Amino acid sequence: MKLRSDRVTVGPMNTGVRALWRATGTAPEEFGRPIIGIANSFTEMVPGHVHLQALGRLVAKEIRAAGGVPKEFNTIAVDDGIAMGHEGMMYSLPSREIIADAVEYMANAHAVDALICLSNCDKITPAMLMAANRLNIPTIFVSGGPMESGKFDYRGKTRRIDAIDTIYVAGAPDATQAEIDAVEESACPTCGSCALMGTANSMNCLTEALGLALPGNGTIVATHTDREDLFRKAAHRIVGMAHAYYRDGDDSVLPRAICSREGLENAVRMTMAIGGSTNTILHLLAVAQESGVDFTIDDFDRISRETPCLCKVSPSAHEVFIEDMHRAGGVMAVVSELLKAGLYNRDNPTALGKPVAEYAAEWDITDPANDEARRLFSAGPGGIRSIRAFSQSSRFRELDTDRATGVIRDADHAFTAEGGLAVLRGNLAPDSCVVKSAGVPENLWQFRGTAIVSESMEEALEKIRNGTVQAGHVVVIRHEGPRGGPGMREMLTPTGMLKAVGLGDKAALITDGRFSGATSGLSVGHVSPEAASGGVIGLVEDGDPIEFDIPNRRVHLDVSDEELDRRRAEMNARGDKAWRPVNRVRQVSTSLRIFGLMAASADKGGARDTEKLDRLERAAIKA
Ligand SMILES: CC(C)(O)[C@@H](O)C(=O)O
Ligand SMILES: [Mg+2]
Repeated sequence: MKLRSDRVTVGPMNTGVRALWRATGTAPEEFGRPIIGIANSFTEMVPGHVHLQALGRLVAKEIRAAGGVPKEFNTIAVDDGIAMGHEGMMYSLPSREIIADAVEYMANAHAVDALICLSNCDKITPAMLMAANRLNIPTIFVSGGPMESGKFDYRGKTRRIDAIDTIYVAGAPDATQAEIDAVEESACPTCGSCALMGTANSMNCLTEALGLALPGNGTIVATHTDREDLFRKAAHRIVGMAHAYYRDGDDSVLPRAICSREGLENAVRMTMAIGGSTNTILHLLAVAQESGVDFTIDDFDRISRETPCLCKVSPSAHEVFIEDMHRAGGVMAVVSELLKAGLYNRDNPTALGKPVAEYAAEWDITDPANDEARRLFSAGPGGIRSIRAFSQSSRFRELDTDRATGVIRDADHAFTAEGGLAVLRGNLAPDSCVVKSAGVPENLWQFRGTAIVSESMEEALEKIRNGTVQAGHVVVIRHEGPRGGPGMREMLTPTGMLKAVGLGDKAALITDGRFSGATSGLSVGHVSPEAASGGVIGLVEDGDPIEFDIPNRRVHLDVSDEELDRRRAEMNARGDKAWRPVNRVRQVSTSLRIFGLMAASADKGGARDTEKLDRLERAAIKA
């Protein structure tokens, strides 16, 4: 099959185009070789990306050595942690669409043949996964890698911490300035994506589980020299994938073959098994939309009920971080345990050219014969402050192969028989809402509380701060959905503040917004339909009883249908003020308004509502 790039390199009509390529450094003899786009998300604004600038050059050199023609371009990258807690967070989810478009635009405008995606943080990996499936050209991922955990002395104990601990330490009512300074200094010691099972590490683990990244991609810390091999191998592999597809006609290397229904099921099993971020639900639904797979929120619920939680990392476990999951064998170890339990699609193709079941066994550290695996998973943190990639080569003295009480369990010793994420439904969320059950204290798995309603995150924060919210309350935050925010902000700040004021296991929070992967407690998000789309959450009033029942996957607003009908009629009577926040003044840019207008609901991944787009196009024709 011809290379895609033939259209911009071959024939007399492309004389000028070849001249332009040559002015980018392409040598004449390189024409006819596969052009590999390097989607680099380097930025100095995000610790997970600050070290990527040079890695684009490293990958380019290896691609050239492997017989490809590297062409690097950049995308943006938003740091959710820096955007958190203010209106900047409105840009986080929309940036996923912007990044996916940027990759599409660069890859299609220049007709590249294949892609290597250098991603890392929350929205960048899912965005590039969306783009890869949208483009459906050979693609491989290699992420910047997780940050090392921090360490500091706190009230007489040495604590291992991550970025999120700053909220609890600094937010404690009796925090001292010395403690605040110490946790600031210690919480983020290196480059990389925050050391917990936040959205970034969840998505990088899922990309490895999908087989779109090499073994170790999700868990080798960013600072370790072993990670450099991942970049080199991925660079060589993508050239091989381009040849496999264009020269040998092997379409099993294409993203849509890998992100098939079976592949996506494997990714969902992984997120359930590791207690991944609730955002993985949003992102995998958006990836499924791009991959053309009929995959719905009900698939998540089905898989959640039958997949055990085999690995708990912060925030679902105390002082356990990604580096500890690595020492226990990382994603490959979880894949091996799921395969042994018959809970993994064995034959799904991967970027490695063989099904994950074939190579997971080679990377299983519990097999003493697997020397390479045992070496790879011995890569540990250096414990030295650094924002440079591959700056240390520390190794754990021993691996964690204890599948009964270790960080990664076998199915017989699972943390919970069901997955770490649960999909709930009820009159308050007829189209679903989600909760990270792995992070909910047992005493809150069934909970009845009374609503304290806020129409913005800021309003809720004030009510938590000034004591309006008490034990037994359900903080309801609405008009923060994909459309209503717009942008579906993460509500880490209010969930963190509930913990900081001692209500983490005494109160609940439900929202049409979403949560950070760092959120724990009875925090229920993605309520669909959202308030801005006429959802019942838009009708809740202070004092209304709300019931949560995680084992039975149920959320219920204990208000009669008659009363809800009355409230709905009253709301609709507001005319163009209906289903809008009552007293909220918020500056929303044109770009964000366009996102809100086109965003599907959370139960569809908050991606572009293409059915609405079709309707708008038809209406435009008539106008
Ligand atoms: C700040 C975090 C930890 O990245 C959060 O935004 C997440 O989604 O996990
Ligand atoms: Mg996030």
